Amino acid sequence: MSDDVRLHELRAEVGRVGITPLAQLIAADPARAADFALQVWPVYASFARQRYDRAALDWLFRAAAAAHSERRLRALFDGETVNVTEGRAALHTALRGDLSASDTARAAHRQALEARSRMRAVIETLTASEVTDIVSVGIGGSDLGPRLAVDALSGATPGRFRVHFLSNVDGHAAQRLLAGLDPKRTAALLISKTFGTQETLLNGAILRDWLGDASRLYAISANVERAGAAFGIPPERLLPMWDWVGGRYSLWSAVGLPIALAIGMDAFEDFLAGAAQMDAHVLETPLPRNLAAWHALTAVWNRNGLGYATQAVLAYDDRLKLLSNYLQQLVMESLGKSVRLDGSAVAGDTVPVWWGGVGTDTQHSFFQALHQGTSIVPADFIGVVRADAPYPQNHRALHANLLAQTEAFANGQASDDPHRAYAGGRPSTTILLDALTPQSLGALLAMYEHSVYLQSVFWGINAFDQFGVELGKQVANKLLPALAGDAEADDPVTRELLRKLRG
Ligand SMILES: O=P(O)(O)OC[C@H]1O[C@](O)(CO)[C@@H](O)[C@@H]1O
Repeated sequence: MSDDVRLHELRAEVGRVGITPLAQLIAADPARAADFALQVWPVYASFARQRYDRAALDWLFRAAAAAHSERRLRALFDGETVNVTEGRAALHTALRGDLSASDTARAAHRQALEARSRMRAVIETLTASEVTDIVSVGIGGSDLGPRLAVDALSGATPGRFRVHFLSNVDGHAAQRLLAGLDPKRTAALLISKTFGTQETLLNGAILRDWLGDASRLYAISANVERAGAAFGIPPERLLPMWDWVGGRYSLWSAVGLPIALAIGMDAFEDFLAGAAQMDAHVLETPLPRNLAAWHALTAVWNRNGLGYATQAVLAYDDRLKLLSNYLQQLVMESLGKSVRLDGSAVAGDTVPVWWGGVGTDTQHSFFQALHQGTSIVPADFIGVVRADAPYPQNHRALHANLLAQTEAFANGQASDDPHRAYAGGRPSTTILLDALTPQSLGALLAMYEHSVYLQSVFWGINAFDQFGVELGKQVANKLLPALAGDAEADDPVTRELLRKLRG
């Protein structure tokens, strides 16, 4: 079944069920409260408040099967060339497990194990040193994943190292960070897959000069030669990455060194094990009971069936406040495409705008619009069952708000006063982790990775390239001399703005 036929039939399914109010769908089939849910090891997900019924779900799973989703998953794990525009595999799964019998995947897994032993050696060296603080310099996939995992898993009191992140090229970020650190007790990790990223090169130079001692400078890159040459870093302080791992899928590699330094290598390997558990579920479970497939098809239903323009991720755990930042790159840099694998135009919309924040704060910022605005925004609500903070009354309040918001979004509330009426019908998925641990976070992030991939399969697009980020970089490099007054800009508006910036 081609993707345009899939989308045409999807719209017919929506025509059959899409206009039924969500509260009515639920009232007509109360068993869906239990049936539209999956428990996959530490991750529970309820789709019971999504605007589809059993027949629509059956159609969605059949459409995914017709798109050869299970075959495409096997291709991913086996290291086939799924990144067709760059002629590469996407073997982030090999970084955390060896579920594939293919030579390519097994070779990749061996390389990943070697890199992990290199990580352990670096951690042992730094642990035996006077270093107390680590500055991780990187951006995008070389920053967002490690930053999320360190924030989520570091616990209330820091471990052996305090880990800090520097991503933005704005010098204020470096100035404010370094003001509070001692160069004699700090080590820096320069993380860049290409080692050609302007922000990381400029910030790396600041750290090199500030440290004053290159012996505490490390680099993680798929281009270790360039890293070594650019900063005079010897091989023992260069850790590898590979072109068969996408940047936004790389936190499971030595890019995760900041995570391992913050929580310990054993906990980092638990993080990998959690992802590997989810991998096994996704690879081996038939689509109708497959969590990543169910999540992906719900996203397709909301995007292509119901036409929603955005998707929110609302983490009801303060330790997951960076989750939406991380998912924005994972989802939108993977699925923000408008041409199919063969270069022809897609048949319908692809990724909506993903955004989000942390509950309960967001209830006091944009929830008014979500409840009474004219745009319906489907949302993933993510909670954690076990509290690790000693304030049970706060945790009960947190859970009460999580449950209340998803119920109010779905059911709304009538009123004689139109200003106080809630339309309801706002769909949501509720995801609950048993506890926030390295394993459960690894499993959750792997689920999102596979949901992204299965959405790309449904749309027939490449989830693993990102040519759309190149133009901005090219224009910025052209404008650098103009900002120094050594050249002029071609564009008239840019020329006027340059005059302002040059003062
Ligand atoms: O790790 P690098 O090569 O510095 O790239 C950083 C980020 O920049 C991008 O290439 C573009 O945003 C991302 O895909 C990548 O994660």
